[in-house]
Amino acid sequence: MQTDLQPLESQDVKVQLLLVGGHQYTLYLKSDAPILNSLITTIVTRAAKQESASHCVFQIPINEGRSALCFSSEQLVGLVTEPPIWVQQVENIQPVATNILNSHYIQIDNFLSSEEHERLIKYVLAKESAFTPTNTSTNDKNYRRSMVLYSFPEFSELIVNKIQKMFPDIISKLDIPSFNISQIESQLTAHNDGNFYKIHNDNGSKETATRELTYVYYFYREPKKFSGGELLIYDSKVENNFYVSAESFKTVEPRNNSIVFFLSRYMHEVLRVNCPSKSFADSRFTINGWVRRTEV
Ligand SMILES: O=C(O)CCC(=O)C(=O)O
Ligand SMILES: [Fe+2]
Repeated sequence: MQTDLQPLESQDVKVQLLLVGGHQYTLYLKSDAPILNSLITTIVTRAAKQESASHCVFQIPINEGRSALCFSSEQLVGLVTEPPIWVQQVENIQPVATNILNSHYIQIDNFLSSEEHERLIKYVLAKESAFTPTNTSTNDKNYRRSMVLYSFPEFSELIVNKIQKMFPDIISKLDIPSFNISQIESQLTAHNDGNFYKIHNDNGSKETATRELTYVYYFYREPKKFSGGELLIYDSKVENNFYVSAESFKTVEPRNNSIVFFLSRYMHEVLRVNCPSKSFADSRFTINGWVRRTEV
């Protein structure tokens, strides 16, 4: 038996969980949230005596992620949904776990004024000799190739102030809970011919764990003298109750004078850049960094 949910516009659904022992819990979920689909699938597959196909531990973030509600699928007795969600039951088809979590990003064009953009290009070209090759924590040369400049106070301040001002708008566009900012980091990178950054996330270590948002501001000299260098942002899926990268991704074109924001926990990569001239001035440049939350 397959759970075939009627396609719904994404909307808030009040969900009352009925658990063994008469326990109840009320949640508010989006109608297209994978977790809601899994809850309903649990009930439906049990009705079809296919429980083994859907045994799992639910771990549902509540209170804007400050707590988690955790219970085993066997404890779930029923669901009360408001508005009602009707499930069509199709006989003799194996249940399919649709647990892909779509990644979201925003891209804002014309981030700097043309005067600031022009000044930034001139600044970067004059600083070529201060750039150093990038490293990763594992020192693996086949993981990341690019050049980086860590100190550029004239422009880091400009970018960081702009991001701070836009923060409420970014949070609302990404549709994520707000958080208290502790710091906004920034670095300036140059990707030239053959450069890339393989799949990674930006908050996977103890030192980087408070990074919530990644931003990437793209800029280059016109006419554009490189191709490639797209940013791929991978969707996630839940496997053995851990978030892992799905095969699907969104492709972000590194448009001149645009800035991109996404969650630092998303897996992402920079595809290889082709820059036939190999001239530093023709590189794919970024000012990128991370918005950190305060420790809780
Ligand atoms: O250059 C980009 O598009 C992304 C860079 C990136 O992922 C990083 O520096 O962590
Ligand atoms: Fe990254």
